[in-house]
Amino acid sequence: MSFSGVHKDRGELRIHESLDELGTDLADYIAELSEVSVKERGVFAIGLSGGSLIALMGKLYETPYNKTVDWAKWYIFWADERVVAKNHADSNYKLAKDCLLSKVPIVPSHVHSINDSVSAEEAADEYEFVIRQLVKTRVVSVSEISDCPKFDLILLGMGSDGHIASLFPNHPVLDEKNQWVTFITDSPKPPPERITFTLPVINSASNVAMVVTGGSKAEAVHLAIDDVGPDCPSMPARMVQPTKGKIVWFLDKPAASKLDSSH
Ligand SMILES: O=C(O)[C@H](O)[C@@H](O)[C@H](O)[C@H](O)COP(=O)(O)O
Repeated sequence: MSFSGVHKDRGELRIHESLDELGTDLADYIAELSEVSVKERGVFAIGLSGGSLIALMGKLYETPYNKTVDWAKWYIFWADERVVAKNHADSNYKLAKDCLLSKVPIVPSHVHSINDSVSAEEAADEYEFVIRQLVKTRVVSVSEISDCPKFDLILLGMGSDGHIASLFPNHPVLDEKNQWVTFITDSPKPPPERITFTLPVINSASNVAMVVTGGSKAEAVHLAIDDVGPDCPSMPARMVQPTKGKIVWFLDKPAASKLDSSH
């Protein structure tokens, strides 16, 4: 690792020499959180996103993790999903299934993907209902300070515009305070229809990992982490501030190249 440290209010920064090194650190981090959560709660509830993140999690299905992680205790959710058929190339479910879930012994009934045969609005409502049932039975824990679900881990990528999950800059859903899952039909990144966890849910998680790589994200990483003053543009990634939980930034050197050197 070329740098590891804690930013005074933006969480832990881990800057890696290579994607390979980042992948190993990410797999270690996820495996460790899974172990702690299974020990404490008997289950591990994890929220995935789409994009390059999933390939970067690839070491999890290799030795030793494929043999040491307690996969049967994992419950899988999506922090955001594109509203397309599950077998569509754009589906985040398909991406995770092809690259990870089909390669490890996850219990099929623990995989909670959206209903792909209804509208975005209905899919978001149904998904929230499913999560509410699992909060009742404590498969998903509950936040002590809000009534929100408290996922053990939410994994997020970030776009070069600073979006996370399907929460885009200046979009009204950034202000959603009541719903756990909402929908959009005007995503600037195709496809346009998506469902997404809202900020209160993301910020109620026990752990949030921000996995961001590549030089095209360097400016957004700078704006999301550094002290850039009051004129900072609307930056969803900057709004990720877990109330009680921990945030860790997994960056490669190109993505971290515009960070203030004081870190
Ligand atoms: O479904 C999606 O589009 C995502 O969940 C989205 O939030 C993604 O994580 C970022 O756009 C980063 O994607 P990349 O890492 O591929 O740039």
